[in-house]
Amino acid sequence: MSLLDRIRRAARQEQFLDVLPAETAMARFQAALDLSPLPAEAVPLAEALGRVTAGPVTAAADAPPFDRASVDGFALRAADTLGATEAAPRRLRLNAELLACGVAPGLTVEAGTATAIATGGVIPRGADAVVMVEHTEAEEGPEGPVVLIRRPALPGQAIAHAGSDIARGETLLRAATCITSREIGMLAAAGLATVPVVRRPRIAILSTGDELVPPGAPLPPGGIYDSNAAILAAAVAEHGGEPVPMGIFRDDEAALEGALRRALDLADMVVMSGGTSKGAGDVSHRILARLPPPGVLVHGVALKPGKPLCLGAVERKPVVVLPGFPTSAVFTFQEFAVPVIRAMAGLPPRTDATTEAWLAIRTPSEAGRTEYVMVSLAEDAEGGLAAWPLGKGSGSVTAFSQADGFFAIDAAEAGAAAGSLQRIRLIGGAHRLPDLTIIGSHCTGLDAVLDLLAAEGVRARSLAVGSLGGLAAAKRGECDLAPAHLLKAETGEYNRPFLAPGLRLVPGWRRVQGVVFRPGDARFAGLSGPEAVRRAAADPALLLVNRNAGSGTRILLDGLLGGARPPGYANQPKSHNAVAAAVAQGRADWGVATASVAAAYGLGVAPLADEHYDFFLPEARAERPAVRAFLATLASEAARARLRALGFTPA
Ligand SMILES: Nc1nc2c(c(=O)[nH]1)N[C@H]1C(S)=C(S)[C@@H](COP(=O)(O)OP(=O)(O)OC[C@H]3O[C@@H](n4cnc5c(N)ncnc54)[C@H](O)[C@@H]3O)O[C@H]1N2
Ligand code: MOO
Repeated sequence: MSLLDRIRRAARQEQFLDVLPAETAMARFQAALDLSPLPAEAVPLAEALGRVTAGPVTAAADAPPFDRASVDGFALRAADTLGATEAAPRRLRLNAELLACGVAPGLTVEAGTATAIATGGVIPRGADAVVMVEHTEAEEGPEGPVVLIRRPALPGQAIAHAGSDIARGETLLRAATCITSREIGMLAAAGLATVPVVRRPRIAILSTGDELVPPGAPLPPGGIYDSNAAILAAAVAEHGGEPVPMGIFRDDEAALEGALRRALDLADMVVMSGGTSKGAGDVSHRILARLPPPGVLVHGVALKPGKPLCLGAVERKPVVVLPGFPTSAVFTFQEFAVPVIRAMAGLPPRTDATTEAWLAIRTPSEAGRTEYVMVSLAEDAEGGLAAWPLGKGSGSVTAFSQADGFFAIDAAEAGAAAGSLQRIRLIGGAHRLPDLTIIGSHCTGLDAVLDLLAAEGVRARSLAVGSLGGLAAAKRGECDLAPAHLLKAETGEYNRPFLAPGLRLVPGWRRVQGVVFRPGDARFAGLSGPEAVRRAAADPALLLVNRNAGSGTRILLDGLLGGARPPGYANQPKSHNAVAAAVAQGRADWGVATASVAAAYGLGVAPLADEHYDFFLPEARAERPAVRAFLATLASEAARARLRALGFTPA
């Protein structure tokens, strides 16, 4: 096959059946399925945790099973104690038995008598109350052992009657209840050894892609760890299903068909991810067409993330082909597959809480698709909430995991304005704002300080939006701290020239920034940082990896380049790590990064600057307990030692 043929075959084509609105896609999919709960099975209590009751569960026994003493004391007839006082106690003859727990009473409590009883003992025939031992005194009388009662008792006093907690025949659990430890205790008390639950839907999970490698194996060049299978398996379990991991499959039609047939035999539903928008999309399509109908029901949904989603069924068994991109995969799984899994598992539809928040920055969107934007929430100056888009895109593995929630931008719009009020659907359980919100430039040194702070119970959230973005947020009072390394090129001074009214500058640490290059690259041998920049910029064979506009590193490099635009200048990733990876892997020959990151990638460094990484602190937030705790931790010897160990110089 010629190179061009291979390119044409590998190229993605718009081959979706018909890109449907999400609601239409969902309706068409669900109409083809049986959404009733799977049949019931009985499981022992020890295995019942997290299962869903298949029907109402009724108590087989009373609890307590008999009338029971709830104090240590004497079982007696309340009428015999009428008018008893300290001065004029009632005198009752003691029956010749002691009712410890588990002892069946043999003697009746006749009028004028009492029987000693322990907490939990069976109330004997004739008795209708129990008096605590503290209100009595036993002694040897002429008629034998007697007990003096110093307080009158009411009928029923200190007795827990049979069935007062659980009555035999009572409904203990209603159908569709998710069983927790609390329910399990109740079932045991009611004498049930097993409980009827809905059979867990078995969900087969397949990953497709030539590049995929299971976590733990070494990553070859171009390899990607299969994260979808892991997150999908856990999400299946979270929603009452039983994951059936099938593994990774190459983009090979015969192998995939075999795997899909096996998966359909084993499972109640099949979830695949990857290859929905290129050749393999066709593959799943062709395979599904050879299996019993209805086959592909939906291929292409007008939403982002998730356009290439493919929904189908073999007879009544759902088959879902998720896009490969992790955020797209997990988002469409949550929206389209989770409702089906929950229905089969007998669980009620999931309910997500929502909240309102202001959008912190203008957010563009793709017209024609409803776009879901993952956001982190931070408290604004007035105690409201600001929503910060994570800005990581469909390919990110972390966006869905780290977001507090998401909001939708309508398909008819091309974006959402900064300051617009958005309804945020919260994800990942109960939403709790962090104690400390940090917005700005990221540094591994900051992680070290925040780890120490976490050990003191202060939860911090750090949003990496760059130095300038953080400074803007600090000026608006939307964060507690804005870490920055902003250089004023004319004076060589860091950060202080950027202070604004209402902000304070907290010194952080210094970090060496330098030209990074592959060790052994003779073109950089023995050069100082500024020399390295001059030489590299003048050598057309050397390819630069630059940094994004607004980053402190970019300002530093632009200052040194003095208007020069060496090859590679337009390649502008957003982090020190991306620069180091590009140089280490040979996609570029030089760039500027911190010495600590360069060391992590095994690169050489020609030092350029001793950069200051400091914190802008809005005065209005300075007295918050979490801010004070941060400042104390930052100044602590433990933090300074950790920073030094990482190659930073604390201020
Ligand atoms: N020219 C076009 N390109 C793309 C289009 C398009 O319409 N025209 N659609 C884009 C959209 S939207 C999405 S979403 C992605 C989805 O593509 P596929 O479903 O075909 O997925 P792959 O190409 O197989 O993989 C995409 C990406 O995700 C990584 N991946 C795949 N599986 C896994 C896994 N199990 N764990 C972790 N990561 C995984 C894979 O390595 C790729 O990097 O296509 C756009 N492109
Ligand atoms: O729709 Mo894709 O899922 O942009 O990310």
